[in-house]
Amino acid sequence: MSALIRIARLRKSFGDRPQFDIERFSLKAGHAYVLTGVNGAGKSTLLRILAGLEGAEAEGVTFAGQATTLSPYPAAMRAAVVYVHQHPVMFSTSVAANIGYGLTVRGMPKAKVAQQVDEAMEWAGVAHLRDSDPSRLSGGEKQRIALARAKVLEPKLLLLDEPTANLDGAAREQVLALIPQLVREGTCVVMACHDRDLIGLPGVGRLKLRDGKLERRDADRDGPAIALVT
Ligand SMILES: Nc1ncnc2c1ncn2[C@@H]1O[C@H](COP(=O)(O)OP(=O)(O)OP(=O)(O)O)[C@@H](O)[C@H]1O
Repeated sequence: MSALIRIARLRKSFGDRPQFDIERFSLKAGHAYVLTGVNGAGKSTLLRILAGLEGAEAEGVTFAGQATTLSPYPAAMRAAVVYVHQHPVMFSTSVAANIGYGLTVRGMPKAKVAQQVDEAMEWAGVAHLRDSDPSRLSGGEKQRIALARAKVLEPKLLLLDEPTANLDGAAREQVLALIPQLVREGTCVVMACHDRDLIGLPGVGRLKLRDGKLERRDADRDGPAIALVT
């Protein structure tokens, strides 16, 4: 499958403190990856850079086959990349309004928004929460609603920042169960998590930030091999 994004020499510093220096970064379209690393390795920072929420230096960027830049962050990526925070922020309206918000902003007619929201709530198993007060939801419910809210936008790249942190067994499994379907529909999913929480979904590539470098192990039918990218 083709690369969704390629970045040559992706560098990030905070002031004069280098955070990472990645020689070549790439993600395949319609694949899932876990991104691990110790506290402070830069997992959230990398996701935020990919989402255009944080600046970085890059020597060459290609997204969906088109040469582009990260700064300024292109409209094509803004429309195609969705970042889900570990603690998703919900508007204090209703669950349905939260899920439909992005579609409404995009100018989709009301009836179509309602239909898409209904489908997404069924998919995420949150239809019973339609009229609930978002501030009263559990962590697992919020994550599933955040995934529904992301799904309706049909992202090419979905960035999940520790989606299962602080979730118990059942809630964790419910969140994880949603991810393979997103991948099957063609979304590239990157999930930041810790080694101890490593998500053992089949066919998942592994990215690890360590000492400012990125190690990767692509899911490979012939048996994955660790390849040091930098
Ligand atoms: N805006 C900022 N200014 C200065 N330093 C920052 C900024 N954002 C993040 N950092 C620092 O960069 C480092 C990487 O942070 P980041 O949140 O990306 O790590 P992480 O791997 O996601 O960590 P964790 O597992 O604890 O969530 C940390 O030392 C953090 O303090």
